[in-house]
Amino acid sequence: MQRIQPAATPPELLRNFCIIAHIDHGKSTLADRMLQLTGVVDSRAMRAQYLDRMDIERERGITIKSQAVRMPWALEDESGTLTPYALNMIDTPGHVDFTYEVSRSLAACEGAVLLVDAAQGIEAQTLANLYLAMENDLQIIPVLNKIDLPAAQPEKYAEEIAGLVGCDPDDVLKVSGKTGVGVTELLDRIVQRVPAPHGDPDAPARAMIFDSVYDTYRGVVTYVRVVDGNLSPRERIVMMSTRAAHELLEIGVTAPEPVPTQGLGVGEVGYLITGVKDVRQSKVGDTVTNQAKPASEALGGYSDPKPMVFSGLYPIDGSDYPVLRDALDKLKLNDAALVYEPETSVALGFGFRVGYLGLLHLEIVRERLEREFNLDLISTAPNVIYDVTLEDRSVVTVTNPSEFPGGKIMEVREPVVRATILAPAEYIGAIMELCQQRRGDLLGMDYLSADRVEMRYQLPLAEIVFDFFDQLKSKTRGYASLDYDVTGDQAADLVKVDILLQGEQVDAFSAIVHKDKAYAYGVMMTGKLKDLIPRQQFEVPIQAAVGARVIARETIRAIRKDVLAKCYGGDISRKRKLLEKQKEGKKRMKTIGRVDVPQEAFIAALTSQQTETKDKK
Ligand SMILES: Nc1nc2c(ncn2[C@@H]2O[C@H](COP(=O)(O)OP(=O)(O)OP(=O)(O)O)[C@@H](O)[C@H]2O)c(=O)[nH]1
Repeated sequence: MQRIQPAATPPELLRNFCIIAHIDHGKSTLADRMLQLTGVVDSRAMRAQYLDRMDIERERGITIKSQAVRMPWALEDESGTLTPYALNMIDTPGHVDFTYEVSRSLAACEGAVLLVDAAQGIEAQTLANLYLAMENDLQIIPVLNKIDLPAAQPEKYAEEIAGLVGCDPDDVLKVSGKTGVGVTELLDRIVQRVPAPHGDPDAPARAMIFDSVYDTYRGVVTYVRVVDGNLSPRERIVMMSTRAAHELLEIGVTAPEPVPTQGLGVGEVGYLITGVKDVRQSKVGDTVTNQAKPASEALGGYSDPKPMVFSGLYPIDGSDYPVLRDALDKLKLNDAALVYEPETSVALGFGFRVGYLGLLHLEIVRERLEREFNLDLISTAPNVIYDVTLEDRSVVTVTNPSEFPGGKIMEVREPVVRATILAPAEYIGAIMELCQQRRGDLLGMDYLSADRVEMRYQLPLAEIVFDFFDQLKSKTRGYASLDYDVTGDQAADLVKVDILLQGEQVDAFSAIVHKDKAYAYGVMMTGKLKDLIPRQQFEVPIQAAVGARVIARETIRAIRKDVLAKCYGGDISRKRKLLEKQKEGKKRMKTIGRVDVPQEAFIAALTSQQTETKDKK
């Protein structure tokens, strides 16, 4: 093994691969070890999880943005000659919210290392990503990781993996990203098994964008995989989905710091800088071609990111609104999936309705806004998109419960997902019960081994965006894993529940729920608000209503001023008179008064609702 300089490499000496794994199965640790063994990062410069650049990623130990790194690796053949190869490792995000990004990263590779924790076995995301890799015709290299763990059961899980990918259990490599055991063999195997990229070097250039990242100093850095032809610095390139042309200011490879090159040829993976300032001008999945000699057909697989979950975002301090607006504008440069528009709420003031790919995306955006822009934010309960058909057959798309139309409704449609749940067989009953409560339909069930099952369900997205994952985890003692894909929509019996405070609707608490769950939601919210809103001089009714029908009610009792305090002794009629007078006063308060609810109460009610959705991992 020796270090080679990154330069244009002929396709036969290139190997493009990615690592697919369930969260926490050790992908980043293994990637770090590979960087070290190939000499790309020396031990001193090594910091844990080198590739996860965002602070939030490192803290949470999850990978959000994919990156590509080029590593030299030389292999000795039978005659003893060393051939230097260049390995491009493309890091893929592991979470369900980012499936589209995963699929584009996979499309940039010829091979995939299927990494499975030797103490856990295959999990739902392992399967989901494996299927994606198979769809992309990638060569799969099965690997068991963490074999240093005392709890590791490499033999058992090697069988499980072999059964899944159709290989011999002996073919499953056993490594430890932590100690480095087996990683050299893995690098050798990547060179031996992963096919070299194919492409036409003389055809017009076609490169697929698999990631684009905003950099404060350099503008958007676009990561591409060249399929045909080549790209060189200073030429003009065209984004095929928008036909926008840009000058290629810099082109190079990441090793792991950016190194400019004289161009990128067939099969190569690298970065482009064009000076554009917004990732939307450089979209993941799009094809880059040459302006002078454009390709006639774009590479397949491009689609626009579609937000699935919406929630209101408000600054806790109303005067921060302009800061929030600027912060969202900045974040948008780095996040093509983020959409938002201004909205106002009676309870929370001025804010934005923001669309996200999923709950993790929501939390990441919120955390980045709070951390990078020093904002204190409150987000309202997340909801999905509904299509509401009215009596006149017109369709209203609802992304905010307060937009839910009143009056006669013909049909409400909600998005549904196909969920895959993997768990030990003993929890089948508990999982079925949970999915049934969440309006799920069992689509199928298979045993992966004698004691582990894969269950497939169709479930409404709205039922899982809340606390489904946490419930699943707690009902299976943490053993179940979940993956889902939005597959379509279905008609459902949905209603809007409003929360009224002294007869006035509090928009932030309105929710669209299934008819059978409206009552439970009403009781929960009214109960919670009763505890959170301080007592006033007058009585405050809190009601939950569907249309004009009240379905739950709580009352915050008035503070009873002790009017008798100064009345020592005296006769009973005097006391009664004082009490009567007090009652009169209270009546007046009730009619004229507006409830004085501290904003903290709203915030507390909304956040306690959301704690359930936290830590979705
Ligand atoms: N004992 C042992 N622990 C490991 C090994 N590899 C990783 N770990 C630990 O497993 C945990 C998860 O490792 P990561 O590398 O962050 O996992 P990941 O798959 O990249 O996680 P995501 O980025 O969230 O997908 C960390 O606490 C690691 O220290 C290993 O080979 N042996």
